[in-house]
Amino acid sequence: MSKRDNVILEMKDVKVHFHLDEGILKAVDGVDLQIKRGMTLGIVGESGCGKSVTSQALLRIVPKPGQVEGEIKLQRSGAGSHEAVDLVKLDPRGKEVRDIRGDEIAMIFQEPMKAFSPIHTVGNQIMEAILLHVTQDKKEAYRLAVEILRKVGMSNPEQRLSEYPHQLSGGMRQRAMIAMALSCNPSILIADEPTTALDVTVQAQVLQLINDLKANHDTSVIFITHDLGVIAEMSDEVAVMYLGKVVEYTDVDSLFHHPKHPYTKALLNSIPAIGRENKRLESIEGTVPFPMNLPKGCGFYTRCKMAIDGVCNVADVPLVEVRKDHKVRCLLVETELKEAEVVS
Ligand SMILES: Nc1ncnc2c1ncn2[C@@H]1O[C@H](COP(=O)(O)OP(=O)(O)OP(=O)(O)O)[C@@H](O)[C@H]1O
Repeated sequence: MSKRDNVILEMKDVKVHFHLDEGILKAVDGVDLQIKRGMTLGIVGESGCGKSVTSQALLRIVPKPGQVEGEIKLQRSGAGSHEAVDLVKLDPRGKEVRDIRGDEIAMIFQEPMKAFSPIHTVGNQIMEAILLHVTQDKKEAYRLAVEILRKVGMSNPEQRLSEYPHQLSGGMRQRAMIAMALSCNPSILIADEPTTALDVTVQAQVLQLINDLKANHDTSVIFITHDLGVIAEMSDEVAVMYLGKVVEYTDVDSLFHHPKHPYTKALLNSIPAIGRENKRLESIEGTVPFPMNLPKGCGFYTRCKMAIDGVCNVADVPLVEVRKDHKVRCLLVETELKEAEVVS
């Protein structure tokens, strides 16, 4: 793993396949991604592209009958160790994975009730995480829990700790979940559509909170969303996913100013730009195909306006670096750029 770029997690050819009676559902199909320290990687794509299953693979929480293959190398931060551990090789129920899940990688979900048990107080649950990963001293755990709630902007934290999750408002529950995820100072925070269910003001506060944490603690963030506006605001680098594959991967400025893949361009055309809210947006025709028994060729072939029969539907398309740090999975873009180079 490259120390130069401070890569702390690297996925190589990661596949998550569900072996079902009807066939093999390829939810994630050969993903290569890098997470750098203190940076946010945004993962964007329509529903069903494999964003959530990718994050489940990182935490080794893919439900049965899903199988994870490939390599997920994590640079462990603790205990003076500098070795990388391959998460794919670990037993998903074993102690090492459980340690990594709190200590190194934490996750916040769209729906906080997924993270909290309804029958225990918020305080008990946050303290349990702290007692498991940080300290065994109960008084210290309580002090840390109060501190972390204060950090995520909860008023009256002592009172909140004694409440049950359902007693908190949606925004407060989201903050409490972020507090629980952060209570063990993870080096990587995965946020899977963390603000979709919140109103705009609370959404902005939660996004700000995640950005503050990144700036103050050098936390790396994997931000998963279908909302390109949020991607623009949050990300340093962006991976656009389609049908279980990364189709474009670059820094946030290049993605928004020089998008290359027809799917990225179509996504960008479907978001409202400032000042043209009332204009009709172009939506992408059709839906993401079901990832089972797929034909050969580019996954976007059936919906792509540029697609060429006999070119795009013949063989699987590789992800190619078309410019420095800009990778695209499209034969037409590759050819177009090569031709442009010959002319100039
Ligand atoms: N437990 C499962 N068993 C079988 N198939 C699954 C399972 N979880 C997800 N899938 C399938 O894997 C594919 C990718 O799903 P995933 O949830 O990762 O997409 P997504 O991009 O996160 O979409 P969304 O934004 O709706 O969450 C979909 O076709 C989905 O139906």
